[in-house]
Formats: sequence, structure tokens, C-alpha cells
Amino acid sequence: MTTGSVVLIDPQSYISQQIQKLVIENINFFCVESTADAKNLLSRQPCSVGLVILDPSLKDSLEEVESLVVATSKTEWIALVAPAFMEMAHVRSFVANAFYDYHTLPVDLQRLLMTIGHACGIAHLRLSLAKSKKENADPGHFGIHGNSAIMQTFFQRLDKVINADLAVLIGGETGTGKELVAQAIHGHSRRSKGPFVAVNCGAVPQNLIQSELFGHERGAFTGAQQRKIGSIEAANGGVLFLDEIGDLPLNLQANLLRVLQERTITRLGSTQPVPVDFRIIAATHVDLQQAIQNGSFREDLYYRLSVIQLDLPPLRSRDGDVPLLAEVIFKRLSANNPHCRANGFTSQALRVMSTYRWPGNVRELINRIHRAVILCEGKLIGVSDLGLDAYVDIPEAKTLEDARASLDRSILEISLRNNGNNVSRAARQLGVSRVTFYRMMNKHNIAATH
Ligand SMILES: Nc1ncnc2c1ncn2[C@@H]1O[C@H](COP(=O)(O)OP(=O)(O)OP(=O)(O)O)[C@@H](O)[C@H]1O
Repeated sequence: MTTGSVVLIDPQSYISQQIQKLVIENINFFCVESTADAKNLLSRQPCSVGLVILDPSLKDSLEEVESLVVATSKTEWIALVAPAFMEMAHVRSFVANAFYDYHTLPVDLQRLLMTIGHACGIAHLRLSLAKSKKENADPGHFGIHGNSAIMQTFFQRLDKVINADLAVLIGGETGTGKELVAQAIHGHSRRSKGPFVAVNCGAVPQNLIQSELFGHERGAFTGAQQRKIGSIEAANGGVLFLDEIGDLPLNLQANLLRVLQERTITRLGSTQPVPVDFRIIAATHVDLQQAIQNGSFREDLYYRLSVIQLDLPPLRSRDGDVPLLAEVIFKRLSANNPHCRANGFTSQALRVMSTYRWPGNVRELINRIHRAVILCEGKLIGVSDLGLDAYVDIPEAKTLEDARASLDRSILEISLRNNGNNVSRAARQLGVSRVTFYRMMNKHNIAATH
């Protein structure tokens, strides 16, 4: 039997007397009278297993027992329940949701000892898993997680950029971590003691963006009742992060260019230039070269901003990073949600997450896991908790040929779904002709209206 310590909450000493008569190899019992005593004990002496008697002798409320069980996640709890208590629906659901197992009173001691042995085994297994996960945990590169080759190359470039004190333009789809990277550059550069001021150029209304960036003097315009320091001035000594730079109106692009050239700023309504010293980091999810072609972005400003260009790859192209990120995010979110019973993901959920295209990238992954942590009722998060039922692949294949066929089929189906069942668009996305696409659909029995 696995070595273990067991805490027993038994106000009337029903079981403790019987248990203490037995000499049980490898198990130490600690008997206490209330949840408060148990909490006290567990803070000094970790126990793999906890037993609590749920009968009229219970001094504490069920809420107090619940908060103890939830707060002691390293202990597997077994309820010893009076038959009359088990008649109550709320007790039944509490026992089913919060406990490793239960026995009905009066207990059969031999059966209980077997359950304790199993619970000790599970507690040890969990502990060793948590330990090895901790040892192998990816600390992330300045809090940015990713083991894929593409992210390792990105990190090498990032390391070089940090202390260069030059303008940086970060490209990448929405949610890929552009702001996180900008914060990492600020936090690890010589400007880390200075401010980090972020402005989302796409989110500030057009009539306010000028005073937001450049500030204004009192009376500069109707409603300007007092002087306002703009974001550029506020970033003095630190970093100015301009997100969605492609949304900055053309007239303000000219003003920003002037600030970058002259390193001074003139508030609206003033003629007095104020010197400013800041590092600019801009981010965009649109192709600025294209915007230059369209005439919506100034080429001279582009060159000023993109002295160093960093491009964050979309999540779908970071090979193997999804399970790693999912684990990191799940740990963080479940730690803040004590009612979450889940310990991880089902293998199907991990498989589906690895093949899903993640149009919203890491932000979408965070949102889906957050939703799952709140909704999940089981011990493992499944595809439906993540809202990914529609992306479940077909049953596991047996041979390499089956595996290829199943992958081809899923790709065709996902591509059709992503393109609103439009075969021409789906074929274009996969880089094959319509004829080839139809042939493949035929081969894999996918109906045209799928
Ligand atoms: N590699 C990563 N490791 C850990 N967390 C990440 C990673 N990438 C992004 N995140 C997290 O994902 C969320 C979205 O990231 P962020 O806001 O930096 O994206 P963004 O590219 O700036 O998005 P947008 O283009 O919509 O402004 C944040 O909570 C961020 O901390």
C-alpha cells in the first residue's frame, strides 16, 4: 500500500476509535473535530487523503466543508455519509462533485481501507505529475511561451532588438501577442524604469486621437477646459506603443513623422515645442506596404517606424505550441477559479486544438479555455467545453494510409466550413484546382452541400 497521511474529521469519534484500534501499515491517521482544525492541521502536515463524516454530528455547515475541500486541492476527499443525508439532492450533488469517493454510514472498515489506499495512490500520482510538470514547465521567454522552431527564431531576433533603442514595427495577425512583445521589449530594455504608454489608434475616435497623442492647452478647442498631456509626452523616458498604426489618419501620420524627426512635441493650442525622448514601437495586423500602395499610409513614416521589423507568426504555424500554451493558460485560469474540477484536457480536445486554425490566435485560445474553465463539469476539458464540437476529426485511423485519408478529409471539411461551403474559395485556399478539389471530395465521400 502507498505511504500516506490521512486526516479524519470526526466530531463524535465514531470512526477514529475503530481506526485507531487497527495498526495499518504505511498510513498515519490524524483525527480532528472540525473543518477549522483540519485546515490548521493541513497547513502544517499535508495529507494525501481526507475523510469527513456528513451526518447530524457535523459541527460545520456544508459550505465550510466545501471551502475546505476546494482549498485543499492536493488532498483526495472521501465522504462518509449518513443514509438520511444522501436522500437530500444538494448533499448528493455536493458529494458527486467535490469528493474522490463516498461510503454510506455505518462504514465497512475493510472496504473503507481499500478506498483510502486507492485515494492515496491517486494523490501520489497527481503530486508526481504536478512535480514533473513544474520541473519541465516552460518559463516562457519574457512571459512569451512557445517551443516551436519558428518561435525560437523569433526569440533570437527579439533578444537582439531589446537593447538597440531603435523604432520597432511588429506585424502579425490579431491576438498573436504584439502588445506582449512590445511590453517585453520595454520591460527588459534600459527604458524599463520609464513609462510604457499604449494607444490603440483604431480604438480612439478620429476627432479625439490628435489630442490623445499630442495633448492640448487649456482653451485649445471648445471643451478643452484644462491642459492635457498627450500620450507621446507621457511616454517621455520610456516606450510609446502605437497599436493598429495603420488606422492613424493621414494628417496625424504627418504630425507623428515630425515628432520622430525633431524629437519635440507641440501641444494643440500651443506654439511651444517640448523635447521628448521615447522609443516608438508600432504594431499592425494589416500589410502596411499594401496600405502605402493604396495611398492610406505614408511611405516616409513607414521607413521611420520599421527600422527593425518583427513578425509574429500565426498560432496555427507554431508547430506543437498549442498544447503547451493551452497548459500554461489553463493553469493560470483554473488557479483563479477554485470551482473548476478539471485537471487538464481530453486527448480529443488536444487533437482538435492542434488542428484548428485559430483565426483569433492566442487571444482566442485564452477565451476558449476561460469559457471551458467556467463551464466544464467533468475532470477533463472536452471539445464541447471549448466550443469546438464542429471541428472534431473522424475516429482515430489504424494505418498510415487511413491516417492520411482521415487528415485529408478533415482538411477538406474544415476548409469548406471556413469558406462557407464555397468550393472555389476552399480550393483556392488549399492551392488546388476546383476539379482536383471535387475529385478529392468524391474520394472521401464529402457531399457538395456539406
Ligand atoms: N506566446 C504567448 N504566450 C503567452 N501568452 C500570450 C502569447 N501570445 C499572446 N499571449 C496573450 O494573448 C493575449 C493577446 O495578446 P496581445 O494583446 O499581445 O495580442 P495582439 O497581437 O497585440 O492583439 P491585437 O492585434 O488584437 O491588438 C494577451 O493576453 C497575451 O498576454
